[in-house]
Amino acid sequence: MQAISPSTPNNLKYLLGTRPSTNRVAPNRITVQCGYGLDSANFHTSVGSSRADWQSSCAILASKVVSQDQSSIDTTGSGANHVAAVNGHKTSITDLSIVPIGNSGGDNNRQLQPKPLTISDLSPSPMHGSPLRVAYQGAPGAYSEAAAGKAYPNCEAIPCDQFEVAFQAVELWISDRAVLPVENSLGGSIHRNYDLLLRHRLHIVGEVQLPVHHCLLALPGVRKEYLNRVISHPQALSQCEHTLTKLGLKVAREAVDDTAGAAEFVATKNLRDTAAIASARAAELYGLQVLADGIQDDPNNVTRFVMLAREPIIPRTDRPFKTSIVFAHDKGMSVLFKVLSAFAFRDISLTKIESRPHRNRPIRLVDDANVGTAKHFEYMFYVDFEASMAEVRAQNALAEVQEFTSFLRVLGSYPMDMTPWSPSSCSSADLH
Ligand SMILES: O=C(O)C(=O)C[C@]1(C(=O)O)C=C[C@@H](O)C=C1
Repeated sequence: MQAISPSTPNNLKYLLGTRPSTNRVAPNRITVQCGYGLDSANFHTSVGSSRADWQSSCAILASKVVSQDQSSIDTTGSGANHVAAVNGHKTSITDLSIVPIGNSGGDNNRQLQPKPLTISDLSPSPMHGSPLRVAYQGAPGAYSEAAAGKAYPNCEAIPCDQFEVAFQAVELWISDRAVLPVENSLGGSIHRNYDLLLRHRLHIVGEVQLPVHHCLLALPGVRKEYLNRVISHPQALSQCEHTLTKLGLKVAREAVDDTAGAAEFVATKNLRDTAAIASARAAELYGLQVLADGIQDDPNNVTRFVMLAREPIIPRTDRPFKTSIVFAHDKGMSVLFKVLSAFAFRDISLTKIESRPHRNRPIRLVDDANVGTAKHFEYMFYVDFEASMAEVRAQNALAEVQEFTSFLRVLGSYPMDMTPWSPSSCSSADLH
């Protein structure tokens, strides 16, 4: 089935959506067909693509309607609060037609009856012992898939073709969590995800930092002299910019949606003049050879990902927490200075500040009789600070921030990733 994605900058992603049935090609991604709303008729996930899978996914979508007014907080981090809804117990008569068909065979009448609740339905274990479903952007083998595995070991990672789709997968209960990149030590912020955090109502429930070790991948037998094009995610291209030049490659750089998708494209299109920048796992998955290993410009290349959920976690004080906020302020003198002072006075360290043009009020025109018309932007500010919302000093800081701002939202208060730093194993590119 074809993935038609309206925001596709070139036709590469369109082609990536047409997956020939070769065992090199990993499961199809969730795709979006018309900007908003998941394309339920077209979506295939790593869950499988059988009729029963499709029907159970529809049941999950239908159950959302029932479950929307339930507003319990997921303190376990398990996503258990929607178990009853996806189990079909609260479905209406019409919903029964899309209750998944069991594959045990035999007693068809029994399969059509709603299952009685058992004691295990009430246990808080995630999804009745099934793994947590975690949406990420990209194809299998993408760094985001590795980040999902680091954040939630043993999870079922669900590939999505756009960041927006990963947000929607969680909102529509197709997935329990999303794991999305927000910044990289070389390439900087992934602005698209900052904008999406604001547009969607999901909560940040955690963060993971992933060392990113890039490889130059090509079809078996291809030598670097044959190459005239390198394709990858724009972040990956920028993280390898100098090394590509140092390797003496006179190649055009072309941006595509994700690193693993680039590798898959080279493999499925049998491109002998094109290499992809992607992970060693992508090389294995798509049957490519590693032409050069460790081609990131800095061995300490790391990408920070955030985990998103429908419900916030309850902040605690027994371990280091980080809190992410976004705010806008009206006109006034030194407002940003005053806001930041609210943290400084309480010895709260900021780990990140990012400004993005305000989508709804992008440009203000000011008539100036002397000079003409002056234009300036209004901004949304994203700030991460090292404190938990359970701490009084953080609550007081935000109470003060609120006085100076016209808009303030806490995106999440969550445990900091304290994993000891382990740089990538190669310090410079090894050519093979
Ligand atoms: O393309 C991928 O593999 C991704 O997971 C995306 C992404 C990104 O958006 O920054 C993630 C980590 C690396 O920094 C490069 C690309």
